[in-house]
Amino acid sequence: MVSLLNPALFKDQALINGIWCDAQSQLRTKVINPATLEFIGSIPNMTDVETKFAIESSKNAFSVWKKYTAKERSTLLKKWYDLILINLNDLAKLITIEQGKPLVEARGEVLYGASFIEWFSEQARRIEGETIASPSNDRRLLTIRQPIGVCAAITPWNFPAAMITRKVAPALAAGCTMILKPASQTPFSALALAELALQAGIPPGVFNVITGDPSPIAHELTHNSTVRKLTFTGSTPIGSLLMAHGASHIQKSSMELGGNAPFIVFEDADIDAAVEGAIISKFRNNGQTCVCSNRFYIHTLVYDEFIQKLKAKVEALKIGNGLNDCTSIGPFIDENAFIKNKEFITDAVSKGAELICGGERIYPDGLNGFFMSPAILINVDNTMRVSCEEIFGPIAPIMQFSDEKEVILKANDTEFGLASYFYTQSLARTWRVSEALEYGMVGINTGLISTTEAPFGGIKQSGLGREGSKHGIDEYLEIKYLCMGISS
Ligand SMILES: NC(=O)c1ccc[n+]([C@@H]2O[C@H](COP(=O)([O-])OP(=O)(O)OC[C@H]3O[C@@H](n4cnc5c(N)ncnc54)[C@H](O)[C@@H]3O)[C@@H](O)[C@H]2O)c1
Ligand SMILES: O=C[C@H](O)CS(=O)(=O)O
Repeated sequence: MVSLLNPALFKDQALINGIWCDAQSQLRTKVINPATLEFIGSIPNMTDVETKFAIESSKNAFSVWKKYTAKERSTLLKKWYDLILINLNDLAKLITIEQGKPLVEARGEVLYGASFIEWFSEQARRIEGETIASPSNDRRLLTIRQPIGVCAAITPWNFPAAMITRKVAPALAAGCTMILKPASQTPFSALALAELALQAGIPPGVFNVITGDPSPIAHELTHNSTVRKLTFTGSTPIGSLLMAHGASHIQKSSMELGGNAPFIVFEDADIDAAVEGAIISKFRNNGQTCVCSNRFYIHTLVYDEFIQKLKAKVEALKIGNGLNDCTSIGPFIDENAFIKNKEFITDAVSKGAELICGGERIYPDGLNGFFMSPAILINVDNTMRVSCEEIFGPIAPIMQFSDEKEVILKANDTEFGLASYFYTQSLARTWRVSEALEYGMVGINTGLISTTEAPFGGIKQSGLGREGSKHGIDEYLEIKYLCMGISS
């Protein structure tokens, strides 16, 4: 049990049709605090059996929810948003306890997640069709936009709240219903959000949350033709698997997948700004975000200054329990993530890279979680795993370059295409490089790009579709063409 100001927010059951329930098997899955490895609580270990009930509930709820007016849906989403802000501290504490990120980042995530609900409460009232100039006098053409129907969401552990609201808010705003399967490592944030949705007056069955074994749950969600849309955020291999399953009945999907972001510092960059941007884009959430910088390309003329300033900032980062106010870096989500990052370092050094700081397991305040001192690798090349795999940890691999065309070729040499970053003070270069980078998102002189107003998403194997912005609601709408014969 977690001590909260509002104890009603700690839910350890799934939510189906407005009823908090256990798995039929009564089996449960334990959830641990990644900083302390202590037991937090447990959740029902559901399978396809309960998933079928959740789908039926969502289908029935859809027939009601789609008849709510846009204003009615907007008002309920706004109430949900207001309740989240009222419970900000509890929701942030839940994120830190189950995921490990520092409280300051957890509070930021709650506000970021809530901003999607606020944004789409407004977008709900701006779903518009169009009239089309008819080619003949005997007909009139127009379109309307309608909700897709029952949707499913499967979300990752690294943003236990924001990855949920970034999907549920536009779906509900569009008039769809949503069945969510959160990551088993971080279920309590999702369950607390669902409790607040109920308190806001969102009808039972509109937002269901099922917990448990991902494979059988996802198999039902992707093969059941009642589920017309799957939205997934997670690793590329799992996203590919889910798309393949849904293809059996042409299930629509949106995919927010893996990344391998380049961070390029040109010779004319503001180096202090570039170092600040490198710290935030690399070490936010202990490097466990899909848009974290994964490869650093530093122009030879500014290389020594950049490395010296970056190393000083990295060594000043405070690693520890996220509940401590002074903490800036928390633990890995689990031992496997730590081991993978150690393997990245071992591989790079064995191939000629040099580890100039960090990379060791540490035990801040005697905590047993898996903490690594943030690491910088220099003399990295593209034969090393760190330059071609998603690191998802606090390792900054550094490479040098001297030519713009050369660095763009290297930056684009990946199957991923999510986020990218570069620093320059040349307007002409800003346009050349922005247009040449093969990514869905480009940060120019900044290392923090995510905001609800802008379309978030990637190309190539980083995903399909966009979340947030005026585009995000389109993922949950169908365009219907009406052709009206008016011959007298
Ligand atoms: N593009 C984005 O917006 C974004 C955001 C966050 C994370 N990610 C990506 O997610 C990955 C890290 O998150 P993760 O470790 O939770 O990813 P993951 O793919 O392992 O898990 C994501 C979700 O899929 C479920 N899942 C796992 N195996 C499954 C299976 N066989 N069938 C059905 N569902 C399954 C998990 O339970 C979880 O809910 C990284 O690659 C990161 O880049 C992308
Ligand atoms: O890692 C997943 C998130 O999408 C990162 S962000 O908080 O949206 O930048």
